[in-house]
Amino acid sequence: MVSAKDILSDSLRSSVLIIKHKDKLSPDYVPENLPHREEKIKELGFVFRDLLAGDAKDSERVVIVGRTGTGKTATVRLFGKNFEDIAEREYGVKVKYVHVNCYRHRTLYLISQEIANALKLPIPSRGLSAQEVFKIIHEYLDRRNIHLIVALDEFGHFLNTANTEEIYFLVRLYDEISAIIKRISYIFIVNESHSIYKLDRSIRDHIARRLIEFPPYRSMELYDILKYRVDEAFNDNAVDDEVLQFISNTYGYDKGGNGNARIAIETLSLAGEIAEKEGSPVVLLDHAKKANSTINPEIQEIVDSLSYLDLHQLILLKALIRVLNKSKADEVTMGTLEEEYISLAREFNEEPRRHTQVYEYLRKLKVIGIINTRQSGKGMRGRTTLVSLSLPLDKRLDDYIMQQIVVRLKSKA
Ligand SMILES: Nc1ncnc2c1ncn2[C@@H]1O[C@H](COP(=O)(O)OP(=O)(O)OP(=O)(O)O)[C@@H](O)[C@H]1O
Repeated sequence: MVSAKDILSDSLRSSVLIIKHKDKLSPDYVPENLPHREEKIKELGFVFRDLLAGDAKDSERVVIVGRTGTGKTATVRLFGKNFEDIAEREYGVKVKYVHVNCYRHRTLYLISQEIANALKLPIPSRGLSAQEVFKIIHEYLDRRNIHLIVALDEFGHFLNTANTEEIYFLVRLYDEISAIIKRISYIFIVNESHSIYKLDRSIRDHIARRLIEFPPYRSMELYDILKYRVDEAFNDNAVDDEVLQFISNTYGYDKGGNGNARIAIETLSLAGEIAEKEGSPVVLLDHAKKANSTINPEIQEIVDSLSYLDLHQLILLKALIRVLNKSKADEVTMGTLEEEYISLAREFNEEPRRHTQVYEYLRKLKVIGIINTRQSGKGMRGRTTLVSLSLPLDKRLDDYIMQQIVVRLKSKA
């Protein structure tokens, strides 16, 4: 019989909390520092520096372009907040920053209301057109000698849904409002530049004056981003370094991933929850793999894509699973994997492919997202490639691969 003490001890163990600030893992949280986006913040500062001189007259425009999860929103928000502070404290200039999400506010009217709300301007909710609201906003800024930077996030939604007159009004604001000082400047945020370049010149030239590109994150960059989040959100030493290596290698753009920091952070967060649920005091590689297979929407696609693989690619995958199982390790050296592959191919009466071909297979499997590779660091003689599975070692996957091998062998016979 299980003793009451054991039950209590079990339940205490399973309630170990390793995440101390869950909110710091939320997608809306903007940290004080954004590793690898410092240069972008400086570039934004350069675009708006004239506002600090106090006699700025122009409406500045800049386009931020980058795929999803490349830190556009977080960077622009952090810039806006810091720029407001620095303007007031160091230059005695009043700058207000307002962030509008055009997916939620996709008409000119809703955008004008959102800006008025952020400025705490009492505007009657009915009776005024968007154009009139913009005039009121401008007059308010003029009276108080304020410059306004409006970030229009997910601007593509506005371009796709608003009519030409509305787009024209928004971007050519000062053709409609006569002003000595043009107090409203814009940051347009889009996922791809085509949505802007396809526009008529009369509109485009008022948007695309400057462009700042946000490339997808490389694995080293994701590693630093995750490390910083771990320090903020988790208890000390609660996350194994292998977890960070695994997540950053899975999503790093240079490793065939999508370079998306949001998914990387989500995976880290879920791995933490899984570890907590399992009562582990530390987040381990296996937790990260489980989290990855839950979050990564491509997992099903990956499993489906197995049916398109060559017989020898499948054998190589099976060899990887076998050697991982045997060694109870998470990764194997390229040499060990190749030996296992050669012997497995012979078991199936197949002539093993040559080394260069095996390398090519590995590259393909990595692009599909089923395996990870990395160069060994210290502690191994010379540099060698280490190979691991990016999915949890699951019997169903193993069975499925075996089944595919049999199908392929039969069709050859
Ligand atoms: N350099 C970074 N350092 C720390 N956290 C980052 C960094 N870049 C992105 N993040 C985090 O990743 C998540 C996604 O970033 P963000 O929302 O800014 O991306 P985005 O490019 O605006 O994506 P989308 O186009 O989908 O809106 C956020 O939680 C953000 O805080």
